[in-house]
Amino acid sequence: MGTYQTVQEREKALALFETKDAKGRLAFRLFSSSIFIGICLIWLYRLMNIPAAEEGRARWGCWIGMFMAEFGFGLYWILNQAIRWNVVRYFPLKERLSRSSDDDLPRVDVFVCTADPTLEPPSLVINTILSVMSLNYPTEKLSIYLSDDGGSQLTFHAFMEASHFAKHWIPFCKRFNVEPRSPEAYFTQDFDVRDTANPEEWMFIKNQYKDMKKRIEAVTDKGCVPEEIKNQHKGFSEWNADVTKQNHQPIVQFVIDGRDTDAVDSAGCRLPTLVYMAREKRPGWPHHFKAGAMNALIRVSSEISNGAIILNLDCDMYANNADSIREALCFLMDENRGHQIAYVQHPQNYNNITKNDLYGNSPPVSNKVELAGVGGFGAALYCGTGCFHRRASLCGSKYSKEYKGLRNLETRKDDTRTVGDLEEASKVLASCGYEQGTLWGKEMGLVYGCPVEDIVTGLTIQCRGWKSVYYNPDNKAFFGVAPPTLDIALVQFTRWSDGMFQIFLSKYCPFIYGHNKIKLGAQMGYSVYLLWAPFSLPNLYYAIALPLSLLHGIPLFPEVSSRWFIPFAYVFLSKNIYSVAEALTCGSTFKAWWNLQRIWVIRRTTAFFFAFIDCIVRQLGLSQTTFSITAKVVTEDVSKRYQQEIMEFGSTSIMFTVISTLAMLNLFSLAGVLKMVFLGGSEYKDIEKLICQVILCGLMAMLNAPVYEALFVRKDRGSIPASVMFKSIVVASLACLLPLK
Ligand SMILES: O=c1ccn([C@@H]2O[C@H](COP(=O)(O)OP(=O)(O)O[C@H]3O[C@H](CO)[C@@H](O)[C@H](O)[C@H]3O)[C@@H](O)[C@H]2O)c(=O)[nH]1
Ligand SMILES: [Mn+2]
Repeated sequence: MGTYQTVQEREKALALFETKDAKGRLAFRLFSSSIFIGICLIWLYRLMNIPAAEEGRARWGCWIGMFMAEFGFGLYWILNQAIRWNVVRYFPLKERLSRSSDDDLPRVDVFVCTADPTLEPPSLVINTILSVMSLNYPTEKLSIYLSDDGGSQLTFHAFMEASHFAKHWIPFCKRFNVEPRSPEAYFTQDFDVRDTANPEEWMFIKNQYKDMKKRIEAVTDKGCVPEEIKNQHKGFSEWNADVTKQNHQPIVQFVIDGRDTDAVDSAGCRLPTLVYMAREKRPGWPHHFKAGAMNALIRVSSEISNGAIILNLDCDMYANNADSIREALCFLMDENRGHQIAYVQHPQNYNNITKNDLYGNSPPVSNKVELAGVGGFGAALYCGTGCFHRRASLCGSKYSKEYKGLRNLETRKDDTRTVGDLEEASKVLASCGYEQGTLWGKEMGLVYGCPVEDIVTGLTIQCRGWKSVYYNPDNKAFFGVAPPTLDIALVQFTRWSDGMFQIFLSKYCPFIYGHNKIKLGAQMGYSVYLLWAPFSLPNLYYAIALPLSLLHGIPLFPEVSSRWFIPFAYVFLSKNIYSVAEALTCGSTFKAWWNLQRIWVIRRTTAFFFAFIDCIVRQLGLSQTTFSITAKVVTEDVSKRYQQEIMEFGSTSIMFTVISTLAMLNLFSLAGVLKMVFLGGSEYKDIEKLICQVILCGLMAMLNAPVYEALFVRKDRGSIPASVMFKSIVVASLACLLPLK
């Protein structure tokens, strides 16, 4: 035991990471309990005020709706407390890791997935590749695999270009400690060349990068690779006239063989291994989208480098922090607790978030509190990108105490096979038929059949006994591209909420599949996300019932003078004040919080609701799982409005019709109230009964201000098209005419 007095002391001194509980837990728990009492009182109020039979059908309808909605809100609120109950933060101690020699470090395989050269331009993809190639990690232990589901020679061409540019970029990064490590992100930062350590070299690298980008874009624009370039790499011969995105043979090509002593950068240091893979695609063979690509990568990489750690990135997620591998290893290699950890997940951060995050793409509260709270139960969600996996757990191993210590991260000795042999052996593993009759997609690798393959895979890993870590450092490890338009953002949320509800309804439901395997808090934490879709219903009910009942003068809440008013007011105010305070302490602006409220209303009344319907339809066996890829580039015009935080509509999506119909409904009902106050002879008493609805509808109208602007004021291409406006006015007017009394 050496100089340490107790086991605990020794463990503490050798630990590679620390955990800390978030501050103010007790205060939060007390406060949250008080809101809970308020919610119970609201439920009680509803139960005590069941309308009598003679009060008419409309009253009954309203009552049932309000009761169900508030019951739903209450339940969802309870789930949300679970993820705030146990917030834990993780701190790696990377200096301690450096005490042991680099020889002890495991091999790391990086997987980058891309699927479409138009939606995901090759120049974007290679920035991700270059950023991971230049991470601070022994290059002979680093292998990078690009999976191209687009099967495109344009992407392969860019990949080859990147391998040449890397020879300059890697030494440059390491010498000057450049961050971020994506050349595009680095060179578009605004700084003065004269402030750089070596202006000449800086300019040289920048020009090299610019030239490469130009060459890549020229080829991408042209849509094919010129013959003279094709001669530079034998890999191009894979693309003949028959190769299409949906129909081609497996392609596996080494672009750099890290074992090759001649593969060195301009400073003479060895380069990491670089492999391109386009798994076989044939019509009639399901390819399971990203999950299928990842599983093929797992197999191909096991043949080639077999790194014990796998870093998984989407093609738009470049590395920002050069030490991120080492930090992740602190968790996975910790002698005492590391062997239980299957993966380390970073939050999704984006480099294109504007000041007030108009579409709520990256809410600080979600990253700093909610996800950390699920992580607090040892069940950090796997989010598909920015995640360091232990190969063993990703491949389906059950957790066992035997993994203790560092030995589990050892990998086999160098292979002596030639590149050609390795490529041939790998192609077999990347072929369509390989998975037939195997457990791939079921118990091995990523789980198939769900558009959120990441969440369900993380859950199954945890149910096999593993823990996971949610790690959110101040120096962000990765940055991706957030959806820059409302339409793209809503399509993404439709896929997510649909997929997540599908998990809840499947055998993987955390309460059933995870029973006795993960903690109750984790089951509840998962449900917060998995139940997005069905919890759209109470929101949609409120969004319709409030304005309509106001218009018809049907009170839904207790009068202000009644004692029952208190719990309603308390819950509403304290919940929202807390939410603002939480957002501000997490570094959000008030405006960003306000924007987030709007986008949540929009998501719940559109994306989640449509997902709910889609999911039910699929459960009935009427449709199949799809995956709509998120576009990462938009036109300049659109991008300018995004920068100015102006909401982008500009298409006739049915979601926009719903958004503007609900906005119109609010406007009509408020107009009705004004009429009542100024023209109608109604007494003050009538208005008093409706005051809660007036306030809520007023707030909704304020939240909808950008929608009204897009409907009536704006003339640009991002405003709401006249046809959508027309439809919404008709539908809202018809709704107002419904006889409710
Ligand atoms: O058939 C496919 C479809 C997608 N992808 C890749 O999957 C990644 C994610 O796709 P994207 O369209 O960017 O979806 P997002 O909604 O931005 O992705 C989030 O949500 C997905 C699950 O819905 C996760 O897989 C992702 O990791 C996570 O970032 C991208 O790199 C794609 O290239 C494939 O490799 N093959
Ligand atoms: Mn994405």
